[in-house]
Amino acid sequence: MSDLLSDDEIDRQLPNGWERDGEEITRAFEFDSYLPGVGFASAVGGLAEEAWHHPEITITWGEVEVRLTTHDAGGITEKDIELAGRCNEIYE
Ligand SMILES: C[C@H](O)[C@H](O)[C@H]1CNC2=NC(N)=NC(=O)C2=N1
Repeated sequence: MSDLLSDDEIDRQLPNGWERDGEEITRAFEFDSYLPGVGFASAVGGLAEEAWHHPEITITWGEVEVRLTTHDAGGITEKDIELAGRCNEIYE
């Protein structure tokens, strides 16, 4: 099981654009319309399956919110940080 990160480790390791929200990290990815967001969410789903680590994804018009926590550990771990970084890679 992954170890929980300390507050300092989380603050230092948060990827660009991500914020801490309690025991989760989150980022709202912006798009020009709805379907690009749907495509992005699908790609995040593929990353999640590859990592076997699954975010909460909320799709609205022009925005996809991704929220990550490690349920098995009850908080934020390296798995969350790593997947957040990979989400950034496919967005930028
Ligand atoms: C049973 C299955 O292996 C677990 O639920 C995996 C799958 N995906 C997961 N996703 C997330 N975000 N946290 C987990 O602890 C987790 N564990």
